[in-house]
Amino acid sequence: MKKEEQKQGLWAIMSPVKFKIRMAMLLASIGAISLILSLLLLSFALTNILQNTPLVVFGFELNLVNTILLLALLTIIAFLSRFGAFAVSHLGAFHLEQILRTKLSLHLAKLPLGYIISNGSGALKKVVQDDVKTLHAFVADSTPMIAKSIVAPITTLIILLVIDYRFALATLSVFILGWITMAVAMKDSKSLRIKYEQSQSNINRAVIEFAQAMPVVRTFDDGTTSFKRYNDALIEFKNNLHHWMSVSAFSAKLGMIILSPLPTLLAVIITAIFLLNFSSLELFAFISALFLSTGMADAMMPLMWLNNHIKKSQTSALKIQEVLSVKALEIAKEPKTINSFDIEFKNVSFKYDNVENYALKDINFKVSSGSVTALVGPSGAGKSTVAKLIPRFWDVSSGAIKIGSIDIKEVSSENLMDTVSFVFQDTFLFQDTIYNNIKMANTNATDEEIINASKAAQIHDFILSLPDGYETLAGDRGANLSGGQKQRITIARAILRNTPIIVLDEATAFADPENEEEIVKALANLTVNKTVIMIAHRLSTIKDSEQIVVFDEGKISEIGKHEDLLNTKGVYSKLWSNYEKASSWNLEKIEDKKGENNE
Ligand SMILES: Nc1ncnc2c1ncn2[C@@H]1O[C@H](COP(=O)(O)OP(=O)(O)OP(=O)(O)O)[C@@H](O)[C@H]1O
Repeated sequence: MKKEEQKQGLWAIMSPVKFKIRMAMLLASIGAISLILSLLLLSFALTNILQNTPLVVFGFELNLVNTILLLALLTIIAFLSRFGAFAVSHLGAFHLEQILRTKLSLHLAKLPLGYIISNGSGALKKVVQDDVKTLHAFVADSTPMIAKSIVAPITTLIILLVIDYRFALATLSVFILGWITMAVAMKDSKSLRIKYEQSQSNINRAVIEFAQAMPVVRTFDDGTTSFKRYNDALIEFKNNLHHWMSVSAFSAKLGMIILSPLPTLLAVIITAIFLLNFSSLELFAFISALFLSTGMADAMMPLMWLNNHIKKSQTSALKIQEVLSVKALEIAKEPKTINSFDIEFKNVSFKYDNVENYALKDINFKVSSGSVTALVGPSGAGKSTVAKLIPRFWDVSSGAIKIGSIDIKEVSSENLMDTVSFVFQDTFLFQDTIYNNIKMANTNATDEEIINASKAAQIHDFILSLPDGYETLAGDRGANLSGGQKQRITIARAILRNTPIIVLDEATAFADPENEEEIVKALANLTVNKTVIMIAHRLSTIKDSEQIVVFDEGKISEIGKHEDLLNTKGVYSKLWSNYEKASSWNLEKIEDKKGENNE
């Protein structure tokens, strides 16, 4: 993205509060100007005290009391404007934060669920939380500071030019020298900052990986491989930070020294000595130069900090705009209502964003209401993608998916949710009681219905065995539930929801026979009298399905029943013979073990 576009991004995103930002900048400018005017008045007063002449400002003669009153007035204006700028900019910041968070939340709710899952809720949370917070800090603190950093040097320069251009030039030359030195310090700051930020996120990634991989680390690795990655990330971070500091530290320090009051004062005094000796010098010009000149360089000092803050805010603005620009799911203007439950994939092709190849090409099949269809195929063939298109995790790139002859894009999301349940392998439980975790599927459900659903999902007895029964907390910090138990809780949810269509990703992970038997029973109760589409991993469970759709490289290679597909000697018969081999291999191993034990 070009620099110009980035700037537009930052200012464009702040446009809902631009009036408040302008007000804050105006007040900060008034504050800066009042302060400069009070210093100018002091210069007038001091000159006249030293020269013992009456104080005349713009034709008005001021006595001591009036001078003090005017000084007090200017100081009060400066204080109130600064305070006002601070209050207005913070108000704007809170307002912008609220607007952006609401806008993002509403937009996220309309985005395809697939986008949320692919991007990870962590990354999206970072945009909603951290990037919005960065913009809050920018509006609250930086906008008045930017105004002050521009207005104060310009006003000072104009006043000095009017009073005595020679002092103006002396002050300006120190200012320019300091500015050039600072610019050198910041020359590569963008690329260096990007490197620094990258190495910082590498550390975060390495820490998360190290923590998540702990079970694998403890089993297979003595820590050297996984810890080495973390260690490498730390070394890279240290090197990048060191490089950044060493490249910019000298110029930055030099810049700070040049922009501190002393060099400017020195330049003013040298100019005064020069003028005394070789030209003419007015006392007022000298005193006002002494008072005003240091403020000019002083206003430059926050620019280094501001520069980094502006860049960081530009990046945050871009990230927010990126999320806001993701296309929301189309919502039907006049939604139709699904009232029969056969499913049809009609010439469906689908491509994931940012991926060149199509994940699915020309998919055509029908599922009649109340039947069971199994999706099989090698890994990466497209089974999960087909399943996820039915509840509109993503929309098809071309073609249509119809339920009861209605394109799913033409129904409301509520109607689709009431029609289709999706039972994942990766189950998610909220940090809440088991009772509420089940009830969320149907908030109107009675206690009896919840218990019946749990019984049908083969999880009721287990829940009762927990110390707090249904009130036991689930989720990461709650009860230690096994994968199979968690899955049965989500099956209870789906039973309670009671949708006519069930899309099922068959579990493979929970292979212990007791759990497996209970899950099979639970699934049988869930799917009775429903239209079922099931991604099958263990082919034995789908032998009796009404229909088996075989996928290969994003296309349908065969459709039929088990026996017919075996006879065609295609992909399915190969998968089946591999499956049988693997099963017999398991049996042989068990037999061998038995033999060894008997010997
Ligand atoms: N979120 C995604 N973004 C980009 N490409 C994806 C995404 N999910 C899957 N794919 C790609 O789409 C293709 C089909 O994947 P899909 O998960 O549907 O296959 P699958 O048959 O379900 O595989 P498996 O049995 O291993 O789960 C693969 O090439 C995969 O790499």
